[in-house]
Amino acid sequence: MPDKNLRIRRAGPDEPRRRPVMIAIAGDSAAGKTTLTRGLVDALGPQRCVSLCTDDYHRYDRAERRDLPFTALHPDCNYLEIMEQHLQLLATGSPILKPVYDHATGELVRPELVEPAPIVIVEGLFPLHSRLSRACFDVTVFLDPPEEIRRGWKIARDTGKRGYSTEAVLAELDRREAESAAFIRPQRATADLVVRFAPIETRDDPADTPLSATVMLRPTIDHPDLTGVLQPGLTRAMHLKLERDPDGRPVESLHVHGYVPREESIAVEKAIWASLDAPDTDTPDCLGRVGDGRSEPLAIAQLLLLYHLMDLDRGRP
Ligand SMILES: Nc1ncnc2c1ncn2[C@@H]1O[C@H](COP(=O)(O)OP(=O)(O)OP(=O)(O)O)[C@@H](O)[C@H]1O
Ligand SMILES: O=C(CO)[C@H](O)[C@H](O)COP(=O)(O)O
Repeated sequence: MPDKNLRIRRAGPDEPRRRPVMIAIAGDSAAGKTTLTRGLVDALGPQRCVSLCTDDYHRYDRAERRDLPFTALHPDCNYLEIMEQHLQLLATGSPILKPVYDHATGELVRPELVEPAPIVIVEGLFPLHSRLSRACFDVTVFLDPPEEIRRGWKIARDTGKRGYSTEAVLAELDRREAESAAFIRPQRATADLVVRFAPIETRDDPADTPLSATVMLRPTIDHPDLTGVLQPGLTRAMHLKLERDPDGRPVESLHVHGYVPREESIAVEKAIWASLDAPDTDTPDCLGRVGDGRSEPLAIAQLLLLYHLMDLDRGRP
């Protein structure tokens, strides 16, 4: 009698399923994961891309969490083993029945079927938490805004859209701090790209200057050759710099300047878009969207991620 594992495999589908390109976008609450993801999903379209959020693997609903000695940022507050199983299934081209957490009500609701599209985007608090979950991804990103900026974004978002008072958000941020340090921020060290939206410290720009972006390009994957794009005349919008990675060795970072006039940033975006072998159109309007506004550094960070996704998707058998 053949080995049981072999029998199960033989009884499965004849043709191996097509493996999707998988990208993880990790970071703390209100670090900008959904904002970054939304532009990618809209640019790629539903035929080519599906996204999911790992908040859906919360083990307890909001009411149950109130009486627990830990917060949503603790691994024990999430079904991380099930998340890992689902990531493995998606990474090998299989569908999953994903749990759903409703942020509007704080309840766990009816699960939903997720069929892997050619590109799968997974955003959340924990996608890079374990070796197994990391192994499922082709590209990994960590969003790393300065804490005071993230706190401001969280207060505005949770009071504006999730029904919390400012005091409740501040108390929750304090309650979560130790778990953020222990379980969320360590994922930064494992990401291929670390993206930070922040003002440039050495410049004294007016308060309403759009945030700049620093995109750390770790040598764990091949990054696009941007020398053609970073030509004289376009270089005010962005430049490459060799920096010390707080998690390790010297690393190249792309600095995208928020103070540069929009027309200049758009010229750089068009050059990157053209270098993607993208359709012969302008860059998609959906890139760079933050609420009703626009951030050119966000659009450029999204284009860089699109480069990786489209390049990997093209290169698959
Ligand atoms: N690049 C950016 N520039 C300016 N503001 C931003 C940017 N990214 C996010 N924000 C602001 O931060 C808020 C929170 O962002 P977002 O919802 O994307 O975070 P998140 O990481 O998905 O949060 P959560 O995990 O808690 O759902 C947004 O509503 C937006 O106002
Ligand atoms: O850290 C978060 C990621 O979005 C949320 O705060 C977490 O999902 C808990 O949700 P809620 O605010 O609904 O209790």
